[in-house]
Amino acid sequence: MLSAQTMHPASRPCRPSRPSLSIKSSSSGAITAFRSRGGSFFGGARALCACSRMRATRRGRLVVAVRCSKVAILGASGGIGQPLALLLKMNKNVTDLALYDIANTAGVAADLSHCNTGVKVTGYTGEEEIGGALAGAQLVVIPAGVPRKPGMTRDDLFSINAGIVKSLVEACSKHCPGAVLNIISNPVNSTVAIAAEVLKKAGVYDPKKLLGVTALDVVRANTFVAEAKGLDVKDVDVPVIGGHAGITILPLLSQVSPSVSFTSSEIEGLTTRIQNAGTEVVEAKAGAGSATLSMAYAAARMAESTLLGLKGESNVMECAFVESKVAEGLSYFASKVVLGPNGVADIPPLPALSPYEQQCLDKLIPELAKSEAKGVAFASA
Ligand SMILES: NC(=O)c1ccc[n+]([C@@H]2O[C@H](COP(=O)([O-])OP(=O)(O)OC[C@H]3O[C@@H](n4cnc5c(N)ncnc54)[C@H](O)[C@@H]3O)[C@@H](O)[C@H]2O)c1
Ligand SMILES: O=C(O)C[C@H](O)C(=O)O
Repeated sequence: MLSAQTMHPASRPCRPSRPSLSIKSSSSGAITAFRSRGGSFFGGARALCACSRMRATRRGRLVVAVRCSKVAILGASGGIGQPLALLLKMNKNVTDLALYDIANTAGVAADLSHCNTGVKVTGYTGEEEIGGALAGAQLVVIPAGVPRKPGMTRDDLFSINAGIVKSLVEACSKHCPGAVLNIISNPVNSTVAIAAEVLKKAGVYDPKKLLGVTALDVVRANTFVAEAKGLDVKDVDVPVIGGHAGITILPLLSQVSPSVSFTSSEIEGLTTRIQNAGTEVVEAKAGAGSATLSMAYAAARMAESTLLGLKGESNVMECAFVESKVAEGLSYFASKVVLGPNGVADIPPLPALSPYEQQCLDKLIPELAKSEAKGVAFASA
């Protein structure tokens, strides 16, 4: 293991679904047991994670706020992995950051560990070290795999990335079966199905804990709509549903917050731009890869929301590609989901779509079904 900093003392996974714990102590003051708010007493002081904070209530009870959050990034040395690691090193909800890649992790971890934030950074390289990266992780973010070059579709990446995602998720099923997975590797429309099949085979599949990251589509849609309408981008929210490739990316411009009106040609123009935004970056980078900085930004937003949900914060919502009954005939679909203490807490039904959006939805469903079937077939072979 390449330790840029020593392993955090809290190597035990903490319990993110229990944001606040009560303590029982002996007459000598030693902690003997603790319990979640309203729950029964369990464990002893030894089960307390080292980065939890204790405070006394006015009634003299000791309360512990659990704040240990280990996040692992698989593919951490890459174009997305590095800036994502930097953003998570700056995140106050993260305590431990495990960086895993097949190459160059030692340098990235050493470099990042010098930033004076409280997050402990550790680097791991190669299959024999992946267990250390994953042990105790509450959240695993996976941007490992090859990016597109001009002229390629995301599906063209399947032949390489499908195997990478399969082997990494197999490792997750072994070393952190209870963690939430955020899958970034393309083609997301197939890699999420691959991940689900791997987890099912290992007997640890929990649909609430597997999310394909489509946050970049929302980030782009917010930016483009704010620019087009002269709005402050921080106030704009555009839900994006469907999947993450070409026409499967469907921004719901009828549902923009704050409410704005568009002409038909504005709707068609913006929809096409949002669907092609990844290709816009691939072409601008001219062979040097695809979106990395905006993706790291979007992945950091998704990770932050996932962690806030795990910590019990209410009303945390993001669009994500998850197991869903929202669209008939599909097992996975991107829409707004509520994030909670166990991952996806709820998937609200789709809002009423405009006739244009309904037409787009009807067209994208067979595309998504094909990608899903391809992923399932690969994982089952
Ligand atoms: N979901 C999205 O919105 C979105 C957005 C942008 C990019 N992506 C996808 O993210 C992936 C990564 O893009 P990038 O620009 O960071 O690519 P990159 O080539 O810069 O980085 C990929 C990293 O993955 C590592 N890697 C390869 N095989 C691995 C394995 N078996 N285990 C661990 N690490 C491994 C590589 O060593 C490299 O460091 C691509 O598939 C790309 O299409 C998705
Ligand atoms: O376009 C790509 O290949 C990468 C990513 O899916 C994106 O949307 O930027």
